[in-house]
This record gives sequence, structure tokens and C-alpha cells, in this order.
Amino acid sequence: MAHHVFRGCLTMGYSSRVLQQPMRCLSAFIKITSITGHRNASTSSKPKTGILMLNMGGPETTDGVHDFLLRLFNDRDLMELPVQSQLAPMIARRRTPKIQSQYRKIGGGSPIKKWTTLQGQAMVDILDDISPETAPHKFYIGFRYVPPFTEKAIEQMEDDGLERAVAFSQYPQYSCSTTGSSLNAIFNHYTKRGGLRSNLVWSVIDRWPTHPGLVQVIVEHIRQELVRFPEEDQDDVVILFSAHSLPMKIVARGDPYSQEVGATVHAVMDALGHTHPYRLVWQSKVGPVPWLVPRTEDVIKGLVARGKKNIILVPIAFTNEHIETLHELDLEYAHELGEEVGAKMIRRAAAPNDNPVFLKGLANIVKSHLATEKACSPQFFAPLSTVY
Ligand SMILES: C=CC1=C(C)c2cc3[nH]c(cc4nc(cc5[nH]c(cc1n2)c(C)c5CCC(=O)O)C(CCC(=O)O)=C4C)c(C)c3C=C
Ligand SMILES: [Fe+2]
Ligand SMILES: [Fe+2]
Repeated sequence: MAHHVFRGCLTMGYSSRVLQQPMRCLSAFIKITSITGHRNASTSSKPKTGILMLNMGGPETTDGVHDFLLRLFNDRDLMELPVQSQLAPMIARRRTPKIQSQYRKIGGGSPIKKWTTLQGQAMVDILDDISPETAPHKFYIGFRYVPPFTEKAIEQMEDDGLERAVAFSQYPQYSCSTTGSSLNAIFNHYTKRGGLRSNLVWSVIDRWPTHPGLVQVIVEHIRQELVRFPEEDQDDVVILFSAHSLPMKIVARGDPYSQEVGATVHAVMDALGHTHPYRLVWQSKVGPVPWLVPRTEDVIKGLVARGKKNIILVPIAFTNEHIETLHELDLEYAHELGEEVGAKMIRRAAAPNDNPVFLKGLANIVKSHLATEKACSPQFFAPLSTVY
């Protein structure tokens, strides 16, 4: 069955997407679908469906920063360092005080787990209503760099005796460094423990960059900020979509992240009716090698220098608040940089967080994925009318 389903994905046009990616991502994908078990056709009991929310996670307290960074710098899907096992601890140790002080300024820790828990609970509550065939649903959190870890969540899912397991990437746009890393974590865990220990049927939602639930919440959050500018300035606002940057080396390998972020931006501007000028800009570069440009801060400086002094910053590649919205966008750019360069008003659109349109969107992504019976949903299959 796993094989059959996987062939189905290829004929659905998934292959062209996959082929643009580096081989490691392709193999992660094939490997995951090949660990898929077999649905037990004689089972007549109610199916139980688990949804594993995949994300990197962030340290909940400043005490957790060091271990978070250590795991991050050790992740070879995120970065390949020479003598990584020796360099990663050195870099993590050196970087810890700076990152701790950033987390202190945003309330002492990362809110990613809080938001993911809220989103997961709302998602399964909605799913129980709109997808009774696959109910009851349960969500699990699988983080890469902090607890609750992906490996632990998988064990819990097996213990719970589920029939279906969906690996649901919480990164809307696919990158080897993010979603690819989480999918590899699932495969590596199963490899280490010698495969499935149940009849669990795994499938993957690996990207959803233009899903209407995502697009609509971003549009709503932009509109909420637009009306907060003085009326005479509202037409003059520039919308800056800001995403976490990526090393050019990874872009050059064919990583689809930058293109998929662009697709989200375009879908949002279409839905907004192209009412304002906009740019896609990149934030949070780390280290000395070249990353995607233009940088968020350079574009803010450039715009203000040319008299465009009203700006909305829109986080476009992460579904909840985290250090890069709360510290980098709010404190460093909107507040400090804005003041320094003489901006008139810089506002920041909220991340999707607990917006009901978004929560319903998450449920709809899973519902339509389950309905396809595919091992992989490259995006979504629902007609737009089912989203709202
Ligand atoms: C879609 C989002 C992200 C991509 C793509 C991404 C790629 C990427 N990141 C690093 C290095 C670091 N990232 C760090 C933190 C961090 N990264 C993301 C998201 C993406 N990263 C988030 C949401 C966070 C913060 C989590 C939180 O607690 O709020 C860090 C640690 C912070 C720091 O030291 O500055 C590093 C390092 C690389 C190398 C990379 C692509 C290869
Ligand atoms: Fe990869
Ligand atoms: Fe990052």
C-alpha cells in the first residue's frame, strides 16, 4: 500500500516539486513514505488520527537557551560546519549570553510552545466536527531543538494505538533546513529503533504556502494595522513582508523556500487587491557567508531615506510569535531603527497565532489531506469554499 500511495503522489505532479530540491530532501521524503505501515482492512473500529505538529521550537526559559542552540548548531540539515561535533558546542556556548538577553527582553522565553499547543487543540476540536470519519483526532507536538521532542511524540503516538499519523509541518513554506530537518528526524528515529511497532499509517503535509487559511489571516492582520495609521497616511504605507533569511548556498542547491515565500506574498497581495506598494525582505542572517537579500533593516533605511516613512512589517514564514517578531521586528526595527532613521510610523502585523480563520485553516488542511488518502500532500486539495 505504501508503494501504491507513493506512486500516486508522483503522478499527482509531486515529482516536479521534489526534483527541484536537493537529493537529501528527496530521499527524506521517500524514506518517510516508505516507513508507512499498512492499514488493517479488517478493522471496523473507529479510526484514530494523530497529527504531529512539526516545528523547531524555542527555549521556554533563558536556562534552556544553551541546549537549544547546541542542538541547532549540531543539526546537519540546518548547517554543515567543519568538525561540527567540536565547533557546535563552542559556537553555542559563545552565543548563549547574547540570545539569553534577547529572550529576557521578550518576557523570558519563546512563546512557540504556548501558541503551538493552542493551535493544535483548536485544530483537533474543529477536525472532530468537520471530519467525523477520521475522529477522534489528537495533536502531538514534535520540536527539533527543545522538548517536546519529535522522537518522544512518535513513541507516544505508537503507544496511543493510532491508525493514522499525519506529520504536519508548521512551516508553511518548505525548506530542507526546517521541514526537511523535521522529516529526517522522523525517519532517523524509525531507523534507529528498527521500524514501526504498530500498524500506524504515516503521511506527510510538507507545505501549504498559498492555503487560503494562511493567506486570509495575513490579509486580516495587515488590514488591522493599516487602519491604525493616521487617515491621511494610510495610502502612503509600504508593506514589507519579512521572512527568515537563508544562506545563498542552500538557495543555489535548489531549496524551494524563497520561491514558496514569494508565492505566499503574491497570494496575499492578490487577496488585498494590490492596494499598496510592497517588498519581500529577509531578516535574521547569522554568520559571515552570503544569505538572501535585501535585508529587512537595509530596506527600512532605504525607504525612509526616500521619504517613504510609513511601513508595516509582516512576518510571512512563521505561524506564531517568536524571538524574531518580538525582538528583531518589534524592538530592533520598528522601535530602535525606526527612531534612528526618522521613520514616521512602523507597525508590525501579528503572526497568525490564534486567529480563528487560521485555526480553521489548519483543520481544513488536515481534513483535505486525510480525504485524499495520499502519503503526501504537497499543498492542499480543498475547494476554497470549504475554508470559511
Ligand atoms: C522559516 C523559518 C526559518 C528558516 C528557513 C530558518 C533557517 C535557518 N536558521 C538558521 C540559524 C538560526 N536560526 C535561529 C533561530 C530561529 N530560526 C527560526 C526560523 C527559521 N530558520 C526561528 C523561528 C528561530 C527562533 C526560535 C525562537 O525561539 O523564537 C538561530 C538561533 C538564534 C540565534 O542564535 O540567532 C540560529 C543560529 C540557519 C543557519 C538557517 C538556514 C540554513
Ligand atoms: Fe535536505
Ligand atoms: Fe533560523
